[in-house]
Amino acid sequence: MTSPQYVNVGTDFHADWLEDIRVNKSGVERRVAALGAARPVSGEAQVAFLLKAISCIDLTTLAGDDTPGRVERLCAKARNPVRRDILAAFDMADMGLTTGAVCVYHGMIETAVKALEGTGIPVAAVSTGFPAGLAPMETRIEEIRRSVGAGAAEIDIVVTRAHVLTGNWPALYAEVKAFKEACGAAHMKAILSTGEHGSLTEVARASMVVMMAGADFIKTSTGMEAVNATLPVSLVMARMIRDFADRTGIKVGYKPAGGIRKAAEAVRYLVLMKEELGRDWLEPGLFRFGASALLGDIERQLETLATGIPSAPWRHAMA
Ligand SMILES: O=C[C@H](O)COP(=O)(O)O
Repeated sequence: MTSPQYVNVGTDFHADWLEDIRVNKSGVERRVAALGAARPVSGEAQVAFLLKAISCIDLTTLAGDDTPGRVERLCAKARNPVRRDILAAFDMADMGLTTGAVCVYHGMIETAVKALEGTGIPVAAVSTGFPAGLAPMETRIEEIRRSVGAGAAEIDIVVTRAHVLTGNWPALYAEVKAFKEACGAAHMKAILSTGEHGSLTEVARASMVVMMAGADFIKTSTGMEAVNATLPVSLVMARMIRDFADRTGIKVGYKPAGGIRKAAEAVRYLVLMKEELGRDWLEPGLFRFGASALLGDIERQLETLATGIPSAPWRHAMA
């Protein structure tokens, strides 16, 4: 499956774009509670959303005990994410469904690139001292360069949270701009670790700063924080993507990551994207889930919808 690549060339640093940003938490919560209320997703629409969700997953393994064998199994799952008989029940066996990408640590890039050869599925690498992002700057830049050299088409960078927590926006801008330069032609996703920000206003300002610095995607979390992706944070980040597009004409992608494990949750995120940003953000070029276990639950739900009989997790090959 191909999807257009959107590139954010970035802008100069504009302190004035940040000054007016204030987020009303209860307003955000009310909007999230109302998501999709007008038209609940069921039947054929539910199947379409679940297949769409799969095409947008960055199928991820980020464990200290990852092995080439585990990454190869993950890649096999990325190539064929749903059992053929389940897809056939929806007349979708020949749709060429794959996940959006496979996401690994640097040391597993070459294994993943080899296992995905000929599929067009990109390999994403977490970088810049993931997950804390506290390695020396030169080391973080060098890590990006090496990952790109090893074949990663997408680089998920982590920002220095202290810059966000102290409101040092010029420092955050300079750091992310340097990361973007190191990425070259590779697509850069900026992980903000929003669960560690003090408020939704900080999330909004940090989102705006990293987009000015050239982030092609903004991403919630590493998956390692105590609080990872949430719908309120996603609403705030989506609104910033909209503001940035209004100011610059540039479309930036969105990647909620961490703790998204249920098919029903995935549908809520897609509804949020559709209602807040429009259909372009329902494609892998502008939307990804960072998730290690979501695919299994979606496949199970699809089997349940295909057969009318509740499916069990053990029925599905998991990477
Ligand atoms: O970026 C991806 C996350 O690390 C995945 O988190 P998860 O294992 O909670 O799905």
